[in-house]
Amino acid sequence: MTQNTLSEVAAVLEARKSAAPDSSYVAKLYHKGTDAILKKVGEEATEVVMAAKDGEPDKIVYEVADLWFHTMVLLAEQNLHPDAVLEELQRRFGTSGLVEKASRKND
Ligand SMILES: N=c1c2ncn([C@@H]3O[C@H](COP(=O)(O)OP(=O)(O)OP(=O)(O)O)[C@@H](O)[C@H]3O)c2ncn1[C@@H]1O[C@H](COP(=O)(O)O)[C@@H](O)[C@H]1O
Repeated sequence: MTQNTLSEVAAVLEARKSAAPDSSYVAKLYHKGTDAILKKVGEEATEVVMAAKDGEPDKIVYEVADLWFHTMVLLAEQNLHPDAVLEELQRRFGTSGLVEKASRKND
């Protein structure tokens, strides 16, 4: 998922805020409220754990996509953009930091 993909998903999630509750999955989730979104994030995280325990790569990818998607719904509901998360990751690691960490791992 590139930064563009994240921005495209974020734009759709933002648009769903003004949609009728019954018109779509995300609109319905917003209507149910923050606790319902948090519950989905928790459920999807558990599904990632179960997929990893099963050791099925395709299932792990599928479930992580569900988890990322629902964390993006949460960000949107909290009026946050995924760029804020990418900036935080960049702040922590930076490009050179990532290279340095990768080479240290191989020592
Ligand atoms: N990327 C997604 C996406 N990923 C996951 N999901 C939904 O997340 C849910 C995953 O939850 P579960 O695995 O627990 O399945 P479930 O039992 O059906 O879930 P619940 O209905 O019980 O919550 C499923 O209903 C999936 O359809 C998504 N729903 C929508 N999108 C995209 O988001 C955009 C907006 O979606 P709509 O609001 O539906 O238009 C569109 O571009 C969609 O393609």
